Amino acid sequence: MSIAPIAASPSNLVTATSESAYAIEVEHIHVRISGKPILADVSFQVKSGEFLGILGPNGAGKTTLFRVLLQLLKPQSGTVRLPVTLDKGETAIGYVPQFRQIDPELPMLAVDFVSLGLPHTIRPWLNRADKGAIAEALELTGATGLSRTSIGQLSGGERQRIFLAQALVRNPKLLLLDEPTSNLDPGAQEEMAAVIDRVCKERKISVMLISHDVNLINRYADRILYLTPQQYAIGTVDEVMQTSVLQRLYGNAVEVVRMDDKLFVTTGNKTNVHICDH
Ligand SMILES: Nc1ncnc2c1ncn2[C@@H]1O[C@H](COP(=O)(O)OP(=O)(O)OP(=O)(O)O)[C@@H](O)[C@H]1O
Repeated sequence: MSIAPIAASPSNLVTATSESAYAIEVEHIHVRISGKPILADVSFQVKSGEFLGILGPNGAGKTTLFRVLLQLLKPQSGTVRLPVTLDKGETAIGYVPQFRQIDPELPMLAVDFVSLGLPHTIRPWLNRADKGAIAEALELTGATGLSRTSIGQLSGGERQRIFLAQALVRNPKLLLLDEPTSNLDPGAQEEMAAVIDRVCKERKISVMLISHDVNLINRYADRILYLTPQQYAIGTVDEVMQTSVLQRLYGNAVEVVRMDDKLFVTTGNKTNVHICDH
């Protein structure tokens, strides 16, 4: 496990052609937004086929980190390396963003929504390879039966499968999923997490999943990255979810409690425990 190291290196995004044990390597990322430090010297690697859970309080910089990895935001310094080999039409990263409003009346079939993940959707037809990729992504997410339904008519859980299929359609090596289980009932959350876990294992796709549900992460993630403003820890759940570690990240007013095999992060004293939303 490591906790927020020091030092910095020049800003850069590097892609490599040789195979690597890693899907992504992040080194010494620093981000300030409007003068406010958000990420301070963040470094980690995600192995090929690894499931990395990302936890942390609101405003810690989790989505900001994804924006850096997606090159939507240039860090003040640091390097993001994607050491993966891509075939034609493939992409290194598939992304499911945190917020996506869909008009219930949108006249678009789920299968067409998935096709928007392809690179040349501007052309008015899909070739055989495109259709194969769409069918495969739908099958992988268990959503084949939803393909002819309008996207706006799907339930939250069904829609998340379609979003995931769209992110998978270009055969990414790394999936970035920003709270894909929020707004789902517990049963749908579990189903979605199980689908993601299966995709990760069957296809050896690395997953970085942001969630506020520590127990969901505990069930599926190989390791966790716990972010708080300007600090972080990375390691296995057992290594990171310890009172001593979270106290270093948050300050003193926090405790990790284990009850019936479940983890809770609490603040306040024991007579007035407040269970945080992560
Ligand atoms: N475009 C922006 N302009 C100003 N501040 C921003 C901008 N984007 C992010 N921030 C700030 O950066 C900090 C981190 O935001 P971010 O969305 O990354 O947090 P988060 O950990 O994903 O939070 P949440 O769990 O609530 O989704 C917040 O304080 C936020 O207000």
